[in-house]
Amino acid sequence: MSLKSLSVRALPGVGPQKERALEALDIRTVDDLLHTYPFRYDERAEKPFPEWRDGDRVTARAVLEGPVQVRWRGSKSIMTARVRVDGQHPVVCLWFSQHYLRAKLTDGRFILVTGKWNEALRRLVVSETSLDAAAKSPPLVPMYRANKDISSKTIHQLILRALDQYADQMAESLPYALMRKYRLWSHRDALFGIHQPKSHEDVRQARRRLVFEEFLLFQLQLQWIRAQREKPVGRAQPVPNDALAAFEVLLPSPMTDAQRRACEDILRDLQRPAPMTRLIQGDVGSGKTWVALFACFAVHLAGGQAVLMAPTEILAEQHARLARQLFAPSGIRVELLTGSVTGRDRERILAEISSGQVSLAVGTHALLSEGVEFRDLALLVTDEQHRFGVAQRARLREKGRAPDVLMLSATPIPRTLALAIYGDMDVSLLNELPKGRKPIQTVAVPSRDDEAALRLIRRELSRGRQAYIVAPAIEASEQDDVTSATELYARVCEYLAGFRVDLLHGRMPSADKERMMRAFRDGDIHALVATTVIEVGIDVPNATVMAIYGAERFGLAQLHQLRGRVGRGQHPSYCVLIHDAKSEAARARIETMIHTNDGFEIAERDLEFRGPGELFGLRQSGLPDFSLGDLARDYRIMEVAREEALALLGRDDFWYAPWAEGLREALKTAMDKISYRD
Ligand SMILES: Nc1ncnc2c1ncn2[C@@H]1O[C@H](COP(=O)(O)OP(=O)(O)OP(=O)(O)O)[C@@H](O)[C@H]1O
Repeated sequence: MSLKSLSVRALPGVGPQKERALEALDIRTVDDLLHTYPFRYDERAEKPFPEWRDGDRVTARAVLEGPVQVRWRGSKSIMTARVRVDGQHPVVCLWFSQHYLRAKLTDGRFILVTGKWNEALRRLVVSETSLDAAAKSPPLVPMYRANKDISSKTIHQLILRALDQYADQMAESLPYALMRKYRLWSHRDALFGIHQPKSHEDVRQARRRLVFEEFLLFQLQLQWIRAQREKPVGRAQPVPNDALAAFEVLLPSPMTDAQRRACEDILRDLQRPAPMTRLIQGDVGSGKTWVALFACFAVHLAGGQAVLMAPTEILAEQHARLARQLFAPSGIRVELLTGSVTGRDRERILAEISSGQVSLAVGTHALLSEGVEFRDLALLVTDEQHRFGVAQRARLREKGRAPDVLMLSATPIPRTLALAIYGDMDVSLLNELPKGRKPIQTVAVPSRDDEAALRLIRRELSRGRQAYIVAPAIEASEQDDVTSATELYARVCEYLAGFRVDLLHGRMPSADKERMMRAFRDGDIHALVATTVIEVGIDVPNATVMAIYGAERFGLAQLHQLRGRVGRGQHPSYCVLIHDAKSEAARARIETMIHTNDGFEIAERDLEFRGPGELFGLRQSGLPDFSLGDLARDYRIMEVAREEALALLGRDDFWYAPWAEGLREALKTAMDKISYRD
């Protein structure tokens, strides 16, 4: 049986409870487990006593001197013992709630302890105890995303068990020639290296191999689909030359020059026989939707149908509403098709799509489902293309005869990266905001002065405006994000008494989230406290404050995306960064936010700041989601993967030779796997 279909239940020690806890972390199979990567490593090298500094986490060999003492505080125990470290330095060890160790901690016994050093009290608060005197502490302990039902340590143990039991069944996906060329570790060695490293070099080599594989698969998909499009199966669409002028008549205000240029690019692409693959890269609020709707309008004039796909229902609704408004005078039929459109309505819409009465279908991935047939699908627009895998797009493409494709990117991407990821794709830039926008004022306040932010929010709410309040991003090893958001929510409610405040967090069912976002959009909620699930792309012009708690924990691109949710109407808007920035880098990020509103500049700075290790594990929005690869750090690997993918696809024998079997298998799995994030 393949590890991909082998449930985690196959592992000794995993019962229904652990299975559920793992499932909440998206770990279902042994293969998922083995490919769950640590987000950080804790150093556990033994350190000589003279090098210990107050607050350090240290690992040491010690001998117990005298019996342990146990005291109780309610149901919690506190155990203390005198020990001698490295055979000479007297230290007091303290264990919280670990009294089960008591019987084993006998006078004169050697132990290996890890804990936090308190210099003033000469006390070590012990978190880990090994009773095996000969034990060598692993130098690096991997830390995994965990939750309250399962700890990082348990996950690690399960992974080691899985490695032990199934290492020999792990298939190698990279051809030997590639492994030799780039001196890459085998898949098996890389998994051992990442989960049980003996040194930093092990981690580096293991990561390099796994990132290479991840990127190569990504590039193979991308290039393969691109190769498909280059076969001359496209068609020139008979769009009249004055389509743009006709569209502008429908708009409430003039287009920006950048929007107009992008529309002209699209018009030219549509009229050419080769299928269009164009990316619209725009700063937040630059008006990508109008450009997308122009493309739909043009296709309609040429007699074809268009699809506009959004990652969530609420964004789909937003687009459908705008499209209906703009197109009302022209009689273009717009229909919304999402998962919640069911029964008769759905049947009617499906029939009208297949008969061609509907010119523009706006929706979510429901548009990909079986049963949706078009009479003549000529254009596919995907909003935030990174959220849809390449495979999904290919699937929709199959519904038409090589339709033209337009993608909207939510975040500006620096040139170097865009080249590595998108290569020769055509790009139109929207580097200009609509006229009349007031710049967003960004200010930073230290956490202890957050009342200043709350005062500003109260003032804006009493003027009839609305506010977003973002709770800090929480690292998995700390307390969970729901708790922190709930605490913040309580504080905000107290301060904003009399206004309607609500809490939105990532663990809510998506239907509830959408309902709440809708209520906010309709003005029924005045202030929304949220973890970062606030939708990229949401457009509520009446919202004028974006307050971000724990701003030092967010990456620049994310901060800019969040800030872009305000400043979308005629009222002056504010972004308040509430922070505890200690490191130089965190302070520099906040300064950058204060000094510029230009997304392209911010994207470039983001690359500079994100040196190795910095923000490791924090996901950036606006870029494809990789499980291990980090585009800022690893873009050279992406470049190499790109070249190799092109070379592989250029060989006929790639499709049948035994040397490429592993890759073909992996590619097939990747293409079949559809991962929606909403
Ligand atoms: N030329 C324009 N003049 C005035 N308003 C415009 C213009 N273009 C777009 N708008 C309006 O600006 C707002 C933002 O547009 P849109 O939602 O398309 O932004 P976006 O580029 O998708 O940004 P984001 O990625 O931040 O969501 C909308 O309310 C839209 O109606």
